[in-house]
Amino acid sequence: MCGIVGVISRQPVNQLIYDALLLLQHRGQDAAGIVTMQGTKCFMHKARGMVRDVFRTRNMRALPGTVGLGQVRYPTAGNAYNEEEAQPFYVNAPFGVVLVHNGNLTNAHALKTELFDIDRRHINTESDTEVLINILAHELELAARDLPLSPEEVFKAVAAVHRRVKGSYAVVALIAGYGLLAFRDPYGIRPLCFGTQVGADGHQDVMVASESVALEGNGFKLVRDVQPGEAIFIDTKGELHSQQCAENPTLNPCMFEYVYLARPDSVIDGVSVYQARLNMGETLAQRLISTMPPSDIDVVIPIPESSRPSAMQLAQKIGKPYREGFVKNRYVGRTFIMPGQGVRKKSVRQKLNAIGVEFKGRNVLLVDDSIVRGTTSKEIVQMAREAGANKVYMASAAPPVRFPNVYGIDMPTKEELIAHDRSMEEIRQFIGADALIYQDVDAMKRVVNALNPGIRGFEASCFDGTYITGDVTAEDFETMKAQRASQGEELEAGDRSRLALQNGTGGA
Ligand SMILES: O=P(O)(O)OC[C@H]1O[C@H](OP(=O)(O)OP(=O)(O)O)[C@H](O)[C@@H]1O
Ligand SMILES: NC(=O)CC[C@H](N)C(=O)O
Ligand SMILES: [Mg+2]
Repeated sequence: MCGIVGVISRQPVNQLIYDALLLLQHRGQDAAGIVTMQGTKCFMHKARGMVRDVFRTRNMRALPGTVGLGQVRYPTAGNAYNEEEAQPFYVNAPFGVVLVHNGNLTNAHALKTELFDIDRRHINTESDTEVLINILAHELELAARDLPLSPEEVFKAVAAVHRRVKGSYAVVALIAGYGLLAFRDPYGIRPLCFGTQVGADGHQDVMVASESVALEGNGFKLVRDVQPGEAIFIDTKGELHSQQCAENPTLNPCMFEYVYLARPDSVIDGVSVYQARLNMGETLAQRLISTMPPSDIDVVIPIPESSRPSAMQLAQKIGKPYREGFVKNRYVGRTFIMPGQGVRKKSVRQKLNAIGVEFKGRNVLLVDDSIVRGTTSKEIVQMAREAGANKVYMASAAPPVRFPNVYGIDMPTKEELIAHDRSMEEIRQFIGADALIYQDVDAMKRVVNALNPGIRGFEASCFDGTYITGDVTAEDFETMKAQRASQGEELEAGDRSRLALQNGTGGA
C-alpha cells in the first residue's frame, strides 16, 4: 500500500497536499513526493524519507499552482533505496502526464517488454508505476483524436489501461492543461475515494485520496468511493466527469486494509475500519471462549497500535480488564512496512516497552491485529516474560497469514511468513507463547461483510490463497519473487547502513 492524493482547486494546493500526505503517512514511510501544476507547467519535489523530512519550506515555496497530487511510498516493486522510484512519475508525451499509484501490477515484467518492443517506450527503473504511467500515456495517444482532449477520450484510454494492466491499482494522474484523473482497478482492491469542499470564493474544490481520513482532516466532505473500474476526471474548470471503464467490475476490497493498513478513523467502501476491527475482536473472543477458559486470563493487553480496537472489544466480551501494558515510542514508525528484516526486528524493541506492573505475576493475553513474519510477537512475548508475566497467551485478530501478497502489500514470498509451513503448535513454540489463538477466515469475512452487504467478496489472498484477479500464473509469482530478491542485496546493504546510523556507528 501507499498513500495517494490529488486536489483541484482555485487556491494554491501545496499545503493541502502536504497535510493530506501527513494524514496518509501510515501507508508509506520510505519516500514522499508532490507535483503541482500552474497553467500547463508542472513543479515536482520528491525524495526518500517521511513527509516532514522531505518537504522543507523552500521545497514548499517551489510548488505553486491550484492543481496537484502527492504520494507516500511503501515499495512493492523495485526497492526503498532508489530515489528514482519515488513517486510521482512524469512523462512528457503525448501530453504532460504525472501519476501516483497505490497497488502492484502482476504483469509489469511482460508489459515492460511490450512497451519497448511495440509502444516504443523506454522504462528506466524497476518500478511498476513507471510501467503504468507509460501504458496510460500510450493509450492517451491512441485515444486522442483532435485537440482539445475530451473526457470521453480520457475514459477510452483508461478502458484500454484496464485491458492491458493486471493486478491492483488506485491511481491519481494530472494531464497538464486538462485536469485531474483518478481511477481504480476493476476489482477495487486498493481504496480510493473523493470529497468536496466549498472554497473561499464559493467555488467547489475536489480532493481524491486513498482514505477518507485525508479528506476529513482537511475539511473536505466525503462524497463517495471511486467505484471499481470507474474513472473520474475533473477538468480545469472544475467540472467532474465520471464513467465506468471496465467490462466486468466487481468490488473486492483488500481485507488487510481493515486488519492493519488503514487508519481506524477511515471509512473504506462503506465499512468503518474501526467497526471492522471491533467486530474482529468480537469473533475472536467467541473463538477464544470455545477453545480455552477465559477464567485463566487475568488481563488483556493490546500490542500498540493497530490491535487496540480488537483487543478492547475482546476484553469486554470475555469480561476481563483491558490494560495498556506497552508504551509506544511515537517517534518510531510502523515496523511492518519498514524495508528489511534487520530494521524491523530492532525497531520492535525501540518502539515498544513494557510497563512491569501490568505483567508481574499475571496471566496475560496479548492481542495483535495480525502475525505476519512473527517479528513483533516473538519479541513481545519475550518482553512480557521479562516483565514478570506468569503465563503469556497470544491472540491474533486476523487469521494466519500463509500466502504471499501480489496486490500491494510487501510480502512477496511465502517463505518469509511465519504461518506458511508451520503447524499451530510450531508457531506457538516459535513465538514462545503458552497458548496461541487465531481468527477464523470465514468469521472475519462475515463480520466485515456485515458492515456493507454490498461488498461481493474480499481480496484476502494472504489468508485464503485465492487471488481475486484469477490471472496470476505460477510464472508471475516466480518473476515477482525474483524481481524482489534481486533487490535484496541492495536492500540488505541499505538495512545495514540504516542500523549503523541508528546505532551511531556511521553508515556504510
Ligand atoms: O508479524 P510481524 O511481521 O511483526 O507483523 C505484524 C505486526 O506489524 C504491524 O505492526 P506495526 O508496528 O507495523 O504498526 P502498528 O503500530 O500500526 O501496529 C502489525 O500491527 C503487527 O503488530
Ligand atoms: N505499496 C504500493 O502501493 C506500492 C506502489 C508501487 N508498486 C511502488 O512500489 O512504488
Ligand atoms: Mg502492530
